[in-house]
Amino acid sequence: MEKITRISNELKDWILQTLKSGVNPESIVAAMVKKGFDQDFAYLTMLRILNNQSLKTVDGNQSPYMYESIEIAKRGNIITTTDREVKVLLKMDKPCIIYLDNVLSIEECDQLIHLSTNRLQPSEIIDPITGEKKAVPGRTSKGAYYHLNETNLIATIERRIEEITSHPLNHGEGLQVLNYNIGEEYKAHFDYFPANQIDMDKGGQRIATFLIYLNDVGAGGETIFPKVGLSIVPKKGTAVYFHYGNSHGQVDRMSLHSSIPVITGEKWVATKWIRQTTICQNSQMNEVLT
Ligand SMILES: O=C(O)CCC(=O)C(=O)O
Ligand SMILES: [Fe+2]
Repeated sequence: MEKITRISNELKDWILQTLKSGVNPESIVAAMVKKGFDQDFAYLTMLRILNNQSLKTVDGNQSPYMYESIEIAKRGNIITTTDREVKVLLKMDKPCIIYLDNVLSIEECDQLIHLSTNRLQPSEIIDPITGEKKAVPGRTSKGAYYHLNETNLIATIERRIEEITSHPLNHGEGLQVLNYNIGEEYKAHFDYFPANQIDMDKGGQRIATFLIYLNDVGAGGETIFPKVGLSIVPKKGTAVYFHYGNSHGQVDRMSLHSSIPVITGEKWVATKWIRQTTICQNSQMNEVLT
């Protein structure tokens, strides 16, 4: 079979972020070769990336991301759900970021932390090339994963997210709770998948993230959007929503973000990643991947 001798912008971004998260270049080259890339091409590509040299990508002249109006942004400054009033604190258009207050009550935050404490496992990332889950130094937090509707509390939170965002519950992956201790971080990354890993049978591309802050952090632990210089300071019960996938299948590279190291105390968040379409049918609701 003919070897691959071109890369997409998305793959380039993923190589960059995989390098940043501590995976060594040789392993990335080896994984590319295993996936069908030409060995010399993979090696030279890696060298150019490491030396910060320009790199021609197949979609080099790709049209810029087209921002579309999204439901949550049309809801005004106070979003009324069945059981609370969620207040919009900050809005950014490009990339699309909305910071919300009063998403969870103090008690709900405490209950979710309590529920997750004994369930934490070292966090993993999905290898952009092989698709395998693995632990990497760039993501030092620990995480707990839940199935959709797993407990009453989870179901209440998921219904609220659905009401706030207008994304149907079954477009969402299972909730993930993350815990960062002092010095722990999640280096710059995109939440969307590289093009070669979009599985249309499992909801397709990720298009948005709903990230809930479950505690106040003494110092550090902000969620940073480095391309726009924005720093979201965790506040218990608030949430940040960011949207990065449009109806044309484009993804917004401005949505790059990280969680910077915690300096004082610890940090707890709950993340819901939202897909383009239904992840699975109702009968399989409990088998949603995380
Ligand atoms: O903890 C944070 O602030 C960021 C978490 C995050 O980026 C994610 O879960 O995808
Ligand atoms: Fe993320």
